[in-house]
Amino acid sequence: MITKPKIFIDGESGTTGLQIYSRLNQRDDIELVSIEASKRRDATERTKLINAVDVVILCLPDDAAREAVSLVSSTTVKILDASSAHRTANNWVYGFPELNPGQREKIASAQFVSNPGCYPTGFLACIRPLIAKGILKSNFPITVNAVSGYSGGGKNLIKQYHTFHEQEAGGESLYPYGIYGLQFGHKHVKEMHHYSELASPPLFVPAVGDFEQGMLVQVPLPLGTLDNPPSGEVIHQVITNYYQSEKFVQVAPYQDSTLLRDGIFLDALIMNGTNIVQVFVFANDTTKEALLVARLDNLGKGASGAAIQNLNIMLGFPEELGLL
Ligand SMILES: NC(=O)C1=CN([C@@H]2O[C@H](COP(=O)(O)OP(=O)(O)OC[C@H]3O[C@@H](n4cnc5c(N)ncnc54)[C@H](OP(=O)(O)O)[C@@H]3O)[C@@H](O)[C@H]2O)C=CC1
Ligand SMILES: CC(=O)N[C@@H](CCC(=O)OP(=O)(O)O)C(=O)O
Repeated sequence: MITKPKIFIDGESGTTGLQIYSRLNQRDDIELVSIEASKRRDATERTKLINAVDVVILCLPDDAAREAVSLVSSTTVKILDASSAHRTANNWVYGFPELNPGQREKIASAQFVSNPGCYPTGFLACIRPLIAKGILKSNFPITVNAVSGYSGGGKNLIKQYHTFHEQEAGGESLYPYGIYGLQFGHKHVKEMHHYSELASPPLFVPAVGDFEQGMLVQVPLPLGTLDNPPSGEVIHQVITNYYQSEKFVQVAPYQDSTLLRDGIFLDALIMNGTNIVQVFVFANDTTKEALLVARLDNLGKGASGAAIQNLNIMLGFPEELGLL
């Protein structure tokens, strides 16, 4: 009899945990191990489970994720952390297989893997090829604007929006669209800076909109500040080549207005339910402006989809299992 790898999702009842659970629950090539509901926060029970399975997926707030890692004594259990607690930590591998050549091999052999944040996934998908290939120097000043569906804020923000929708059916939304992170230093900036290999942290302004899932991450490039600015087509070609053999990072045709709703709007929701991050390049060579945009499902490639992809790599399974 073939032994199936045992997987324990710590935080199974949260937004990310539930999504991962429902994706894995349909598979017969793994065995899901659950904790009794009343013992979800019982350190003794969690320690037992954490050290008895093949992979633990942490879907907990950062402090609880750190605590869970402190309970690991087995040298064979693999840990995949969906929180932001270990994304730039030593001895952890960043779970973005498409980031650099060799990254998926690092994920495959690591004991500790950190799932990327949703905003950094979009940002890095856009910017990393240009830095890696020398199209932009690492000291180019970068800004990032992004909008997320409210599920990015977990159970609390979802509840606030849902309560409001119930009470005000048909009325004005609580927060139709709001920018935040206005003290700067959002928790994702550190991983954006670290893995882009930019000299300075990007200036990041996130926003949340009144839709449950979906995300756009925009990286404007004021190319007129460069002596010899690259054309939009060159930027597009470099990014296309970088991801040419990737399934889950897809570069849209250059300036294709048929991909815009009514030829005008780039819709944030189109990638929902997929594990794909789409990268767009828009540019005007005369005014020397370019805009990179990533479109993804914040709960897909931005969270649970990426977690399943990493889990497959960590187990030596085909990377796309359960994702296509
Ligand atoms: N929502 C998103 O888009 C994304 C979230 N993440 C990250 O995933 C992690 C979980 O987020 P999300 O699913 O949104 O959060 P939720 O608030 O929806 O869920 C958190 C889960 O953690 C459990 N939990 C909280 N504290 C403890 C504790 N001390 N011990 C054991 N369990 C605990 C909760 O249990 P209970 O149900 O009992 O309260 C709940 O199941 C976070 O680190 C978040 O930053 C990552 C990517 C995207
Ligand atoms: C809309 C919203 O509130 N989004 C969350 C990010 C969601 C996410 O990806 O968080 P992780 O770092 O855990 O991956 C925020 O800005 O804090």
